[in-house]
Amino acid sequence: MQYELTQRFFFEAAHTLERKVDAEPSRRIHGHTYFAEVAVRGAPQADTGMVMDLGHLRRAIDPVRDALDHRLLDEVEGLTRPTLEGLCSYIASALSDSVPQLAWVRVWREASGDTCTLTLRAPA
Ligand SMILES: Nc1nc2c(c(=O)[nH]1)N=C([C@H](O)[C@H](O)COP(=O)(O)OP(=O)(O)OP(=O)(O)O)CN2
Ligand SMILES: [Zn+2]
Repeated sequence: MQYELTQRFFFEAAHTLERKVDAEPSRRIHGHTYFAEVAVRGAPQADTGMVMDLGHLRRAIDPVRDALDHRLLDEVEGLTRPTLEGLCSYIASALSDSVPQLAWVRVWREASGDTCTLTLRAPA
């Protein structure tokens, strides 16, 4: 049996963006409230009954959140582009060693309704 566990967090961050539409306001430094959700998938371990202890997942997420919260995303090391896509990749990469069961990462902005999901492992 495969189970999926998810955990959410949010961060406030600023960025600039080069775009073809809405170019001028996007080029100025502006901020968003970002929400993120990560999922782990697998079978529960026989001894614990858990796919992964959610406390471990929270401990893995906390430094990633710290690296993004109240930052200028353009300056965050390892974040290639300060886009939703770039944030998904950054979070997935930051968690890859400590959370091998990672199945997908989602980042969205509630205000605009924009969402991006990076799927790392499709369901079996
Ligand atoms: N494929 C993507 N497209 C866009 C992204 C992205 O991350 N991936 N990001 C943006 C910008 O962040 C842009 O600032 C969003 O602009 P807009 O939709 O105009 O929304 P507002 O900034 O006006 O929304 P708020 O209400 O201030 O959040 C654009 N495209
Ligand atoms: Zn923006």
